[in-house]
Amino acid sequence: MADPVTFLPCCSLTALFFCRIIKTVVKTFKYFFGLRFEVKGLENFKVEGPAIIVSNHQSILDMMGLMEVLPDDCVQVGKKELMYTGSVGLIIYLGGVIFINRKSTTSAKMVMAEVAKTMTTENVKVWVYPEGTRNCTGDLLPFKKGAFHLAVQAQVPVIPVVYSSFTTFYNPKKNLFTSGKIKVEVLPPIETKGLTSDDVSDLTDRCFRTMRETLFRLSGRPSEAKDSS
Ligand SMILES: CCCCCCCCCCCCCC(=O)SCCNC(=O)CCNC(=O)[C@H](O)C(C)(C)COP(=O)(O)OP(=O)(O)OC[C@H]1O[C@@H](n2cnc3c(N)ncnc32)[C@H](O)[C@@H]1OP(=O)(O)O
Ligand SMILES: CCCCCCCC/C=C\CCCCCCCC(=O)OC[C@@H](O)COP(=O)(O)O
Repeated sequence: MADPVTFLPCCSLTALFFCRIIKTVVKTFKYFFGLRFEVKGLENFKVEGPAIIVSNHQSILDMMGLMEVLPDDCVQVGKKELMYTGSVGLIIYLGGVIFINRKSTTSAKMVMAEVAKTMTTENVKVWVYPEGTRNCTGDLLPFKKGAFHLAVQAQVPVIPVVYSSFTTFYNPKKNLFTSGKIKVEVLPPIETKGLTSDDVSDLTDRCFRTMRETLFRLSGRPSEAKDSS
């Protein structure tokens, strides 16, 4: 059986207040870590109603970048294991994270199908990391299709968000980093009205290509985006 899906935390005023506190606290971390964020395209979040936000996922440092742009009416999809990480698990549960079981495709799909229904009635945006895992190689992993099925099922736009590569200042193996600048770009929404499940692969490819091109541009590697497709 699929796990129940609720948007309870993000839909109450108390939770909104709680999320604001988390955001404010986490946003101050960048001063201690010496990280700077340059954000462009925030106006692209101003779509009417719900949407699926997809972004690249390089490390836990993403959580700082997340707080720079996260809209108020937005919940995240995360792996179930995060729920069992003590106080962090509790904080992200209260922050509205929807947990999926990556070890069971059936359960993950059922949760996502439920989210597709609920997000429209509750009018929330859903943030998914389509690579499905952390990847700090300076490139993107092939995208999983869950986010795009979700967008098509709910008939809502996909808004890609790209963070420049951390490779110049971060070593994920040693978990060491120096100060650095992270460029973040929120790209224009991609409409899905009228698309069906047959169009999901094309939609996934289109988002992947656009995001990869943007990742290389933001990271100062424009030529590689043209070389490989
Ligand atoms: C202020 C705020 C406070 C809060 C703090 C927040 C911070 C916390 C942040 C936490 C951050 C946490 C960050 C994290 O934790 S990131 C890790 C967790 N997130 C993800 O894994 C999301 C991305 N993954 C996916 O989308 C996968 O596809 C899923 C998980 C859904 C299945 O993966 P799986 O590997 O099992 O299977 P598959 O991908 O090979 O797909 C198999 C087939 O199924 C098809 N299919 C897929 N989906 C659907 C669907 N919905 N309806 C219908 N069909 C669907 C698909 O097309 C394919 O068919 P075909 O195409 O081959 O024919
Ligand atoms: C009012 C209290 C304020 C206190 C502030 C506390 C700070 C905590 C706030 C934000 C939560 C941070 C959540 C950490 C979530 C970790 C996300 C992450 O990076 O998970 C890894 C997962 O994606 C993929 O896993 P794998 O790469 O497949 O293995």
